Amino acid sequence: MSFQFNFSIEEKAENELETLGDTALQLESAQASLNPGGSTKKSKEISSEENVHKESLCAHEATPKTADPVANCSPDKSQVQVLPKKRAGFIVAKEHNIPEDFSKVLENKVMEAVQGLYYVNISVVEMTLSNDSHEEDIVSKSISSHSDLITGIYEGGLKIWECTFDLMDYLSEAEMQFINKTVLDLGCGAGLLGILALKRKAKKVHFQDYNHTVIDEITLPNVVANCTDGGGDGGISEPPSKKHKKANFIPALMSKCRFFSGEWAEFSQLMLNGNKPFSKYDLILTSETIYNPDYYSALHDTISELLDKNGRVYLASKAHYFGVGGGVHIFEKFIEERNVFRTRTVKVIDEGLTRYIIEMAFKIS
Ligand SMILES: C[S@@+](CC[C@H](N)C(=O)[O-])C[C@H]1O[C@@H](n2cnc3c(N)ncnc32)[C@H](O)[C@@H]1O
Repeated sequence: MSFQFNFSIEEKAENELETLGDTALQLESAQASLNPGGSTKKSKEISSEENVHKESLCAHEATPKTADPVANCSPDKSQVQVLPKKRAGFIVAKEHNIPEDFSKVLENKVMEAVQGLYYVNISVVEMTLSNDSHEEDIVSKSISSHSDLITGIYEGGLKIWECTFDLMDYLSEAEMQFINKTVLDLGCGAGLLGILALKRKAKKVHFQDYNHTVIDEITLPNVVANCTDGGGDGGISEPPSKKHKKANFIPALMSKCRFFSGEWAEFSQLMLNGNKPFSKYDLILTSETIYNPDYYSALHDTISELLDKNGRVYLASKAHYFGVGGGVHIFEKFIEERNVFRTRTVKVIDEGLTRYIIEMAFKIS
């Protein structure tokens, strides 16, 4: 099922949209490669930091579950990229205001549906944003570098990555209780995990992504599209339309949400030292966020600062991220060395490249 809002861009776009199938994820191939630094002027500008080394990344974005991860991961010379050893840390955290007129958020968006949830069609966002000289400009940078991750600049949130669906499945199978819980969708991208929590009656849901473009163009529209009347857990709800903008929306659901962009350490500082009261999270849901070991320290500290002492983290990840070097085992080793959290594997998805769901809790709890 797909539907669109005030969509009036080029004919080409319309033609392409006609090819989109019902309720199927129509995102591009599951390949992702890191920023190709070195050889072009543009990429040299991006890879302003040293320690450049050659590697490739294989991380799957949202694909139908039948996609063969091994095939998608097969070594391909064109995927060999120069990876800048650049740390995230340049993006200051900020809270995004929720617009009063929700329909504006959905303007020019085309929605698809998967597993009972709506999400914006990324190809259309790319078409509408790629020619804009947008402040962050991650869409055109991502397109021009053929890359779903540009370290320190764009961290992949425009796409839905496949472990999101693993974690959604796990939360359903485990009958995870969200009622009265405060939930953080950390590194949210499309925000489907947070939306699931919201629809299952979480008390509050916060969404965090590195890039503010992702929050404005992807996360917020997705949350709005899923927050209509009857938008409980009873399957997919009627999508909002412009004429319904004030009457049919449930601002109550939106008022449970807050949206943040910025780097993790900055984000936790904003939450802890900001001027709004903050209660620690009962649940932190996070998918495909441990691909880069350079970020582990910030990720670990953010979780330890923001998680309630009895809280739980559910983290979904591939066993290994080729090229970037992160993955479940190296992350667990890091966690063990820090000696703050205990981890437990709660689900293994053994399809080609193995994927895991890990539960984390404070050792002292
Ligand atoms: C590969 S994307 C995954 C998006 C989404 N969770 C999914 O599964 O579709 C990784 C996400 O982690 C977040 N992220 C990665 N490194 C980060 C950092 N150092 N600081 C803040 N956010 C970061 C980005 O927001 C990005 O959306």
